Amino acid sequence: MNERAKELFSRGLTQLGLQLTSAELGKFYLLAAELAKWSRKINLTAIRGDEDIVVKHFLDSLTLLRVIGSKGALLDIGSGGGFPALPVKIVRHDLHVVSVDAVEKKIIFQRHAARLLGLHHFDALHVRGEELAGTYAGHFDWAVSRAFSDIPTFARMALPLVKGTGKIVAMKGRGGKDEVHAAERPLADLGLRVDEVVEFPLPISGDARALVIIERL
Ligand SMILES: C[S@@+](CC[C@H](N)C(=O)[O-])C[C@H]1O[C@@H](n2cnc3c(N)ncnc32)[C@H](O)[C@@H]1O
Repeated sequence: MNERAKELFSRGLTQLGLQLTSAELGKFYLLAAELAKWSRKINLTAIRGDEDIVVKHFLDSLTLLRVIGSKGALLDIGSGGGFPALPVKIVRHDLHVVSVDAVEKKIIFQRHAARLLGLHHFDALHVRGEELAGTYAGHFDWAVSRAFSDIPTFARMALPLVKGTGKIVAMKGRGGKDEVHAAERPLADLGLRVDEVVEFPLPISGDARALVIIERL
């Protein structure tokens, strides 16, 4: 990762109130290098360049730490190149993270990255979210997604997979709040409601972000 990107990362982490160890920082640098290397060969993510990776992948993924705990099981549906799953796992060592995507090459990358970074209890599965209920019914404390689908579609998929007290968290950008209004009725039909919408600017870029937290009625 170039020096400017490292400096942006450090400033962004401060804005998020996070202090990473040098070992954790090293894992992010390694992940950025692998993403760049693999992205030259396969279509892993549209976000390229060290600065964009730092802001739009690493810092954006880490905003999730505002609303998830440090222990338990977290599912990321449609994680693509591993976002938010990989950054969250690097910092929250004790979480069991299951990261799923329908595209195999993306999962192969995530498994490679997890091995290289020495991440334990990180399972990357090549499977569609709809197919998880047989193995993971009622298993997760959090089901999260970023840039995956509209809120009701994601919530319908996540509902059978979270515990009774589990939370479903949709990571949204500008317009998140409008999407919430439109989702209230379909969520109620599923026996769900929006518990909270946490709005904030993304560090460095200032772009609008919202974490939509959904729970059972
Ligand atoms: C726009 S990408 C977002 C990737 C990542 N979450 C991010 O923010 O960088 C959406 C991903 O969802 C995956 N996907 C779409 N439908 C899916 C499904 N039903 N189950 C699992 N993954 C799915 C796609 O393969 C793609 O990698």
